Amino acid sequence: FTYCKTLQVAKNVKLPASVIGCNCKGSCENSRICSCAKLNGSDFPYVRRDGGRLIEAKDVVFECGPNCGCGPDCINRTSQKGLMYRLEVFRTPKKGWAVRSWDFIPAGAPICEYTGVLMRTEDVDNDSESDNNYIFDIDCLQTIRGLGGRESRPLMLARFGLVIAFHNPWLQIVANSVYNSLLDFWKLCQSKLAHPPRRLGDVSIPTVHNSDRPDDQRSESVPEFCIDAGSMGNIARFINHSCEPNLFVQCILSSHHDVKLARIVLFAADNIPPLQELSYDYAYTLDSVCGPDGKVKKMLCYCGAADCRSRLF
Ligand SMILES: C[S@@+](CC[C@H](N)C(=O)[O-])C[C@H]1O[C@@H](n2cnc3c(N)ncnc32)[C@H](O)[C@@H]1O
Repeated sequence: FTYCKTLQVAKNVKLPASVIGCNCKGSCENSRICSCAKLNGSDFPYVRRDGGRLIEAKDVVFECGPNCGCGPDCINRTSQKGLMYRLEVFRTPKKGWAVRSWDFIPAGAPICEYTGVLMRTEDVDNDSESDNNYIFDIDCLQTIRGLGGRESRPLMLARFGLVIAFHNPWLQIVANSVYNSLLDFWKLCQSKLAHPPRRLGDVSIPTVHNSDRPDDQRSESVPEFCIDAGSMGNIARFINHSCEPNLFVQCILSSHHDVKLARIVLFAADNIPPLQELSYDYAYTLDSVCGPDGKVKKMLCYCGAADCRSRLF
């Protein structure tokens, strides 16, 4: 396969035009002014700590994009900054290749985007005898259904208090910087207490047996687009499934707002010690995968988790 850092788009897929962005300069700081922050429920989804950490798993994260006034260091472009940790591909006895980090990874840190060829699901070669194990269905609508409510944001009054307290510009800068650190810390504590890092099993495609699902819901949930990392992709294609994963999938919209074509980015669900294998929940519905002969295919799971579901599909 060919390594590609960014998503490639198949010829018959047309990405929507870029949306109008925010008018912020440099880095987006004020969530009451930044139009991208407003799309995230009037707050930034990330804190600055450790180079940017997602506060909690969301339906969709709206990041700043090509038409925004801010620059590449904006906190609201955290998932666009490339690899932050030294990742290693290594061989496992039963699962083929796998990925681990040489560095400690804090919960909420972005790991990598899932790159490959963005294509129509109907164009995936299902008739081929050779399995393509590197297809990622873009199924954010399922993710959205699986997520609950949002946290409240009670700190705005405190910030206003600081803003009016200091008329001296230098004091104002110091106060804002102290405030931002405290705010970051508060947000992380808040998300940990009220919303412990959610694992993909909780936030993404809920495993619903086909027989339990009404027909309309079934047809509705067939994803239109997928990312094929079989011939082109990045390190994400080597990350294995686990029934008790330490990463989760986050749908991200930055240049356009079509959720069917959202970017797929993996984030740390926990603090991850160096050399622990990275994994996410592939969240297959059992008995949902069929071979070219129409027969249901089964794949055993070797994740080793105490609550392992025994099969990937
Ligand atoms: C996206 S690839 C992951 C990288 C793959 N291990 C490799 O060597 O290239 C997905 C494939 O890895 C294997 N795999 C991933 N997680 C597994 C698990 N928990 N148990 C068994 N096989 C797994 C399966 O063959 C699956 O189809």
